[in-house]
Amino acid sequence: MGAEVCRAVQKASGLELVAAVDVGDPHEEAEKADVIVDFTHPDAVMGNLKWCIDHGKHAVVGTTGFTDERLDQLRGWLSEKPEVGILIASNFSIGAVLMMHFAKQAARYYPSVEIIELHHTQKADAPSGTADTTAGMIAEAREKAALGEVPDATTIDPDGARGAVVDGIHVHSVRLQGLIAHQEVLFGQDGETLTIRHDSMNRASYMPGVIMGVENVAEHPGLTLGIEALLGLA
Ligand SMILES: NC(=O)C1=CN([C@@H]2O[C@H](COP(=O)(O)OP(=O)(O)OC[C@H]3O[C@@H](n4cnc5c(N)ncnc54)[C@H](OP(=O)(O)O)[C@@H]3O)[C@@H](O)[C@H]2O)C=CC1
Ligand SMILES: O=C(O)C1=N[C@H](C(=O)O)C[C@H](O)C1
Repeated sequence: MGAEVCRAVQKASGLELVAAVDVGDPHEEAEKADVIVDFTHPDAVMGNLKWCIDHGKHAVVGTTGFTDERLDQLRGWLSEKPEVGILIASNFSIGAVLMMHFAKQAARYYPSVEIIELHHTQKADAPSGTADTTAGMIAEAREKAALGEVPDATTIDPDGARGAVVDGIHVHSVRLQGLIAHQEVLFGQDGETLTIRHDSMNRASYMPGVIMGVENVAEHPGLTLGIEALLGLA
């Protein structure tokens, strides 16, 4: 993703690539940047963001693995530098953002729901950040609609075949050679199902969202989660 972001910034009019920092590289060159883009690793991203906030740099972050505790820690750091904008999105692909938005809209109509996310085999984390975000959005919509718990419990599942449960929603993570990044959200009620699917076929699919983030993050001080507002969806 880092290499793809460098190419996209170099191609974008009005933007200039001033540094590309790999693990262990000194940060001096990055000090010249107005905006830092982070696609690294869940173990590295908090340290990188502390550096950004301390140095007054806006940041656009695609790295996954954020928890409520991490977000609270960021809000604490940002309270010392209220002019800094940090945009974190678990998925910068416009289609994936729409998939999550449509899933949120559908959620209140269906008692049954499960998420299947499918990724390349080099992915460090499971479930994906996108599946985690989607589960949270569906859970919130279900709560607003007073839907209660998903009713489809299994009584015998010694090997966890029904997947992880994230915010009350079953999530299944597939890792398979040949895949890039894909997600299905399956809804069901008596006599019908609705499947909402998104496929990223390459890393370029994230770049319009990343560039939009770079161009806009300075105008949104504080912590922003997701690019829905930039797309007029929030
Ligand atoms: N939000 C979105 O739309 C998307 C998010 N992602 C997320 O982005 C992250 C990166 O994904 P991907 O590019 O596939 O992963 P890769 O493992 O291919 O790349 C991560 C790179 O970051 C480097 N790195 C690790 N720590 C640091 C550090 N402290 N400073 C600078 N560089 C560092 C790694 O170096 P080394 O190999 O030497 O460890 C590696 O080159 C993941 O969390 C993934 O889930 C991915 C795609 C889209
Ligand atoms: O690691 C990836 O590849 C991806 N990570 C993000 C995630 O965890 O949701 C976004 C996309 O799925 C690709």
